[in-house]
Amino acid sequence: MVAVGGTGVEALAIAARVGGAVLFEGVSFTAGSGECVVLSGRNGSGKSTLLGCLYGTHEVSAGIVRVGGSAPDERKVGFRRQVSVVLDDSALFDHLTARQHLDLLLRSFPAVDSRGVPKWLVAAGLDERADVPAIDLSAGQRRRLLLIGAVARSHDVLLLDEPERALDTAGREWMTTLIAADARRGAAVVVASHHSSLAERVAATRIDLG
Ligand SMILES: Nc1ncnc2c1ncn2[C@@H]1O[C@H](COP(=O)(O)OP(=O)(O)OP(=O)(O)O)[C@@H](O)[C@H]1O
Repeated sequence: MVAVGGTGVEALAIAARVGGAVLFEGVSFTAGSGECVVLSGRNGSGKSTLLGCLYGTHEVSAGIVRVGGSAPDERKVGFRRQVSVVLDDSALFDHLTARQHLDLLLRSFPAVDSRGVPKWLVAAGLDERADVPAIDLSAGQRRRLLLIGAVARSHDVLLLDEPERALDTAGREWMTTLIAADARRGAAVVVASHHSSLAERVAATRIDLG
């Protein structure tokens, strides 16, 4: 295994327990800058839990995890600024529009030009729904907004849990292209997915949890 240094994700022989039982063990992978790892496996195999281990919301019971060069800790501002996520509990503000969400998000990252909001809205296919409150968007449109927000903000690492959820066929194509482009821009990407062709399409390493 090659150490990925300061910006990537490194999991070395990690294990996790839930409710006293071992969920997975001996899992190793790296995602350096520009690389993508796809986590696959049946429902309940531990994909979301593993992403929690990478974000610092679930403790590993064995092994070593390093994200951006240190142990994951989502309570630290510096860590959250490096690591962009769309996880199970990712949510939107009901009464803010897509435009307001992106504007707010990008303004909190000074290195990112918030004048790029219209470009990101077009990229997500949300330009005609830009001024609709999130609560009135469809489930797929809300998912598009979460995903575009995650890649539009600055980050070194991108963690996604089932990004395909609620997306139609065209949306899945879009999501696949979005992930591949983010990796090409230099992000280290780890994505849990049931979308069978994703790993192949984004040239990812596949880790099957069984
Ligand atoms: N905090 C918890 N306490 C107890 N059990 C948990 C906890 N979190 C997860 N589990 C259990 O761990 C197992 C793995 O859950 P996890 O959500 O990681 O799987 P998954 O592979 O992401 O599943 P899916 O494909 O359905 O999203 C499940 O049986 C789940 O009920």
